[in-house]
Amino acid sequence: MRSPRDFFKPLALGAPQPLADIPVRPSRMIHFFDPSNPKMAEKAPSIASRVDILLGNMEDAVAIDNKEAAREGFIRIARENDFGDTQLWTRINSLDSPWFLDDIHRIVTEVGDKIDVIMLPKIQGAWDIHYADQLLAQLEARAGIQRPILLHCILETALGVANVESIANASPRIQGMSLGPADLAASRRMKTTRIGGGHPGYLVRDDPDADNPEAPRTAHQQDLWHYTIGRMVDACVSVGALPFYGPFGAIDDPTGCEDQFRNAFLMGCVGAWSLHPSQIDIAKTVFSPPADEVLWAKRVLEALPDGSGAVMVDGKMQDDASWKQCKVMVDLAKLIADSDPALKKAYGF
Ligand SMILES: CC(=O)SCCNC(=O)CCNC(=O)[C@H](O)C(C)(C)COP(=O)(O)OP(=O)(O)OC[C@H]1O[C@@H](n2cnc3c(N)ncnc32)[C@H](O)[C@@H]1OP(=O)(O)O
Ligand SMILES: CC(=O)C(=O)O
Ligand SMILES: [Mg+2]
Repeated sequence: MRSPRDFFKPLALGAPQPLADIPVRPSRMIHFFDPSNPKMAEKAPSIASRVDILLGNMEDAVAIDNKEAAREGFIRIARENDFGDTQLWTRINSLDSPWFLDDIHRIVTEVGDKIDVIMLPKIQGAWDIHYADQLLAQLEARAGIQRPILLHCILETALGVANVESIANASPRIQGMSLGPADLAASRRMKTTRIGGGHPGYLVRDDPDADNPEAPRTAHQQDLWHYTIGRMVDACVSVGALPFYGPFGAIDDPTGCEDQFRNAFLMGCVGAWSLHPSQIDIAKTVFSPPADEVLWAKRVLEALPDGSGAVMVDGKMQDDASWKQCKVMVDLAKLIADSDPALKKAYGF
């Protein structure tokens, strides 16, 4: 393990100083597009104006024959556009793939100053991060980059989940993590063929009625991803990084998508992926705190001005701990209100 004294020192001469704190910016959706797809590439600027994070994807979902076109397309789009407050990310190919080295080298040295975060797929353990961390430092130094590029890991192998805490602690570059339910299901040999979401077979059924054992029994579908999201949230938050739900593949099921996103929001995730333009507004709705909850939280903060003691608000006891819960809600609302006038009004700021 590295000495704690060295943790915030650059890993290469001339590389920028690592950040002590991960920037917290609106991050309700990471919108994926394929830069090798001319229609999607053309729409990148207009989509950027609707999303918090725009991500050019090079990995899965980009056909092998299009890998180089995706890389070239992304570099061109990054070079030609200034997306303002919208973060620009890329998901590069995995460390063991034939494209990784060219992806990271070309992107960092040619448009490294335009990107905020590189998403790394199929991260298995801290050793993957140590490798990428040092390589990035060398490339940043070569390109003269002033601001460190951050890393976002996809949690999508059984080994990665087993090592989630050490991955989170591996580098000050760790910006956050996303759940990768498709690769993770395959890695674990789970018997689901869906990308994220629930499964009708994963349920708990009410006990039989003692007086009427033949009566129909209600079944309650459970969330397949609860355990992994819980581990990911704790691992991320314990190092000041941001947890995200990943993709919901059923583009034709906006209700299921909204429910899955909301479970993740309630458990502590800051955002989710949008794979199709129709999922952008779902993520925006879910990951912006509801106005009634924000107004309530503001009342609790007002009732306990210094955040201590115990009072009743509308029949409910409030104390230091519930004050902190309400502060989480109000701080998020303020962050989002800064860039959303309609929500600013609804939240009463
Ligand atoms: C498990 C994982 O790794 S998930 C992450 C990897 N997967 C991805 O990144 C998938 C990204 N999304 C896509 O590839 C596409 O949305 C698909 C394949 C799911 C659906 O694509 P289509 O069948 O073309 O969808 P649809 O016909 O509804 O598209 C409507 C319009 O939106 C555009 N569009 C679709 N998806 C996107 C997108 N992600 N970003 C920008 N524009 C998009 C289409 O180009 C089309 O434009 P047009 O009206 O000018 O023709
Ligand atoms: C998100 C992703 O890459 C997966 O589910 O496999
Ligand atoms: Mg994957």
